[in-house]
Amino acid sequence: MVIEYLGHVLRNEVALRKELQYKAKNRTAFMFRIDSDSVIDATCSGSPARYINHSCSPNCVAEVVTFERGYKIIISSSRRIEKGEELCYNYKLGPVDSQNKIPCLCGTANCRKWLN
Ligand SMILES: C[S@@+](CC[C@H](N)C(=O)[O-])C[C@H]1O[C@@H](n2cnc3c(N)ncnc32)[C@H](O)[C@@H]1O
Repeated sequence: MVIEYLGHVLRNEVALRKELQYKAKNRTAFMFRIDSDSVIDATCSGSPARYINHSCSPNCVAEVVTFERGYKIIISSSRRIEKGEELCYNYKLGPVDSQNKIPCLCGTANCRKWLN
């Protein structure tokens, strides 16, 4: 394990409301989807894991594990990581309409060009 992605577990409706509030305050929202019903909101009280970027050739993997009737998001290494190397994992975001697509800047040889 490298680090845990910490934050508050929110149901979709609450997460959507929070996201709009953050946007209105010009604040970047840091959220990790647990499943189709809930997300972890790391915007106000997250760990440094919230700053980990996406890569199409990642050195880490993010896994949702059930823990004492709740969830934990565990970031683990998927290969040897050299000193100074940036941590990254595959966000595995679902497809969105063309207006909301985010170009991927991971720069790896097999980059899929989009995050979502
Ligand atoms: C969890 S944040 C990661 C930390 C963020 N880079 C920062 O500086 O706060 C996720 C956001 O970072 C950006 N991002 C992460 N990985 C990226 C990538 N490979 N290419 C382009 N943007 C990326 C996207 O805007 C994404 O929505």
